[in-house]
Amino acid sequence: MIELRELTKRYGPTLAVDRLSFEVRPGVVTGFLGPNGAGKSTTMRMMLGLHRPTSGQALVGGRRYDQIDHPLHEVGAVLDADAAHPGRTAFVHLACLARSNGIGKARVSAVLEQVGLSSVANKRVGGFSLGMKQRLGIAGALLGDPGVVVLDEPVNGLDAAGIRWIRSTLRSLAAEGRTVLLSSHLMSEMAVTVDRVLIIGKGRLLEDTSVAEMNDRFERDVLVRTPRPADLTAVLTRLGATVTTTEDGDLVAVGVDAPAIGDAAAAAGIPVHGLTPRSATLEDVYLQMTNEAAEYRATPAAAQEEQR
Ligand SMILES: Nc1ncnc2c1ncn2[C@@H]1O[C@H](COP(=O)(O)OP(=O)(O)OP(=O)(O)O)[C@@H](O)[C@H]1O
Repeated sequence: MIELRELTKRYGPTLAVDRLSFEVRPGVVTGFLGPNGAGKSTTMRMMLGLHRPTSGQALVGGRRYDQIDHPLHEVGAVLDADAAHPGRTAFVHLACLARSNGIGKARVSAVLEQVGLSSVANKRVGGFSLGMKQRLGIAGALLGDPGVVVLDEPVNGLDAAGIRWIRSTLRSLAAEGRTVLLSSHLMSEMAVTVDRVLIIGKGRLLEDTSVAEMNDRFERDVLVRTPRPADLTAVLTRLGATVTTTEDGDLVAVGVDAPAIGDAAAAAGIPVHGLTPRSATLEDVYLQMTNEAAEYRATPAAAQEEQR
């Protein structure tokens, strides 16, 4: 479990993290989302004791990172996939990390096996692809068999196979009862990877919800196909709906749900050939939510300047 209590970080005039409070629970994969500059990395660094908060607290398993005796056994992190020395082999890199934390070589072999790198254990990291470096980073995070795993932008730059691998690995870590937190600035990648989302903008919490709740909450409109559009428009308008017509002649109704449309059409004897509730995509919702909180946004004047 990770708990943030009014966590705040100021860099001179920049308020990077602004009184963030939330909990990241075990057993599910949680996405930490926000546009570039929203404060994700700064927050994660404070969780991991790499930055000191200006005020507030970040607790892992109920304690501040600097109060944990054997941190690698409590929390594993991958902040930068490129962190390993390129001249070292995968095995030596992990063995050094393990030794400094009192962990034996058998565990190094076990985590290499777990992330599918056994066959390249004795190859230099400098020749690894980004996907292999991510696997190595995760192997390092898992060395101490920690209950909490934190990853900063783990899918950034990965190909489809790499993303699939990360997704299934994180799911199995969560299924083992671990707390799994990963950051991203891309909702599209997260929507299929995480169960819960924490969305921040300008250092502030905008949303703490499940992906399923977000999907439900943002049902947008209903697409209706009927051979009598004018008659059905009149019926739905009387029900209080706002109805528009698409180029294909279908109706788009806002303000009534699909069952109510079906019932009203049946009562009026109007045939309905199609009834499709449409949700805003999570990407739409995320962009809408974070747009207002985005740090770098063209001012209207700058946008006009760009168009000239
Ligand atoms: N060491 C630092 N000194 C000064 N300002 C900083 C420092 N680190 C981060 N910032 C500022 O704090 C804010 C939050 O940055 P942070 O890197 O945490 O955001 P982020 O959400 O991780 O962004 P990205 O997705 O681009 O990595 C930004 O305005 C950034 O410029």
